[in-house]
Amino acid sequence: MSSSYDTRIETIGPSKVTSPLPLWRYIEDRETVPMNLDPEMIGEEPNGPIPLEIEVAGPRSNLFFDPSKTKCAIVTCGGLCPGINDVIRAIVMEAHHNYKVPSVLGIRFGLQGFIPSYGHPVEELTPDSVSHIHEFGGTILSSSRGPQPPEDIVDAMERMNISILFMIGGDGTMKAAQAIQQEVARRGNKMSIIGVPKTIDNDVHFVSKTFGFDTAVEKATEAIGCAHAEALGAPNGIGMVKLMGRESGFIAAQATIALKEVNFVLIPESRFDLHGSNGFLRHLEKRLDKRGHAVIVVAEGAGQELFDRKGADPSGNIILGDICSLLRKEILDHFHKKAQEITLKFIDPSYIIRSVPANSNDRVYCGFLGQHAVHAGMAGKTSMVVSMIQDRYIYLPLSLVTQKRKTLNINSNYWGSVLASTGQPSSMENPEKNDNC
Ligand SMILES: Nc1ncnc2c1ncn2[C@@H]1O[C@H](COP(=O)(O)OP(=O)(O)OP(=O)(O)O)[C@@H](O)[C@H]1O
Ligand SMILES: O=P(O)(O)OC[C@H]1O[C@](O)(CO)[C@@H](O)[C@@H]1O
Ligand SMILES: [Mg+2]
Repeated sequence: MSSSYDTRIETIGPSKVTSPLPLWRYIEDRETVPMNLDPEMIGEEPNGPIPLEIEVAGPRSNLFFDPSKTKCAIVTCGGLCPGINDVIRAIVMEAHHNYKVPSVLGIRFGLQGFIPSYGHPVEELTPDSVSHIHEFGGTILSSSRGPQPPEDIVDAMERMNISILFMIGGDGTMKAAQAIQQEVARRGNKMSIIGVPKTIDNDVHFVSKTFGFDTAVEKATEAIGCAHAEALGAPNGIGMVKLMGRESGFIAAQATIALKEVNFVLIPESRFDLHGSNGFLRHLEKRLDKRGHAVIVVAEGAGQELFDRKGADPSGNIILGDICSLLRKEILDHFHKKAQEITLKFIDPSYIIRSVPANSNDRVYCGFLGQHAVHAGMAGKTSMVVSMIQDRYIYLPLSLVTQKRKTLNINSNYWGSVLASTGQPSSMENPEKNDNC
């Protein structure tokens, strides 16, 4: 099987320490599983299945690190996401109970926690201190955005004598992990950097589904159900829901398919015109004429071509134009000019869908991700992430997941199913650009 992707996982050195785990089926080091990946699921062009040999996650019989002398650390970066606490808990429990490592440190407030001038004290995480944290949303360690010098981070790791760093975060965090790993390698340090991809946007390249996404979609459907009830509750009622999704419309698309009550879903990957014969407002008008109500789901990053660029957040993420305010104004103006009575109700559940505790599916997922992250670190693997693809827990190199951000392919069967569910046209762009009034 040949592929243009290098899936080999880096190791720090030979594994000479016998694992203390009893009664496990150990995974042979470098045991791989052949996979034919669906390109749509991992953000690649749909040019047929991608054949890959991927390293299977799980406990190794030989370890690089001697557990009795190993200190681990966990850091959480970027936006919140359901299930972060579950991953933290799983790492701490696995490291303490099964490997009997003496110390797992919690780095507070993302990468800032490594930099002494911020004054965020590190926290010793123990089975007792984390036993109930999965009941809460958010991250007990807190998070932050903004770059910190990899040199300073590795200095801090040296001072604290950290052997394994678990980094829980999104696409930005995985890039930060790579930068830290490069600094570790430059110094010739024996330290392992393990990423656990997290983000409700589900935009991590090569990862079919990040943890927390399932919960976020479930919560989003509650808001859409309410918008539908509101839309039905008035003549020409329109319910509009704003969902997160900066550059990738996965939450909006998945919640749309899940609920089937949505008539328009607007995502960053699919441009649209507001006015004109094929513009969004014209199609909304037709929908109201036909059915007397409409539900619109908007990913926050949709329609950004309608705004001037507004700068970036501390991590370099583009600050988005407020698409829902613009849509509300345009919809009200449009029907006012036509002297048509409408009622528009707007629901913004953005932070609610990402700050809730994880649902059962995500809990199971997070538990395994945490355990497999520890197995990888103890075996001396590095510069990698743990994930699940096609129901198998696997390890992937950081270099693969940081290549680009995953976006929804609008030429895919998946997007076709979303459109079939809403009934909206496949394009709401005018054939002639001057037909936009
Ligand atoms: N290219 C990069 N190189 C080094 N560090 C980076 C890079 N991009 C982002 N980071 C750092 O990683 C951390 C998290 O990044 P960011 O705020 O973009 O969130 P994220 O991990 O993408 O999560 P989410 O998208 O879910 O909010 C920040 O501290 C940021 O400065
Ligand atoms: O307001 P914050 O916390 O910076 O984060 C908002 C962003 O974070 C995300 O939830 C990703 O984690 C995006 O969907 C959203 O744009
Ligand atoms: Mg991100």
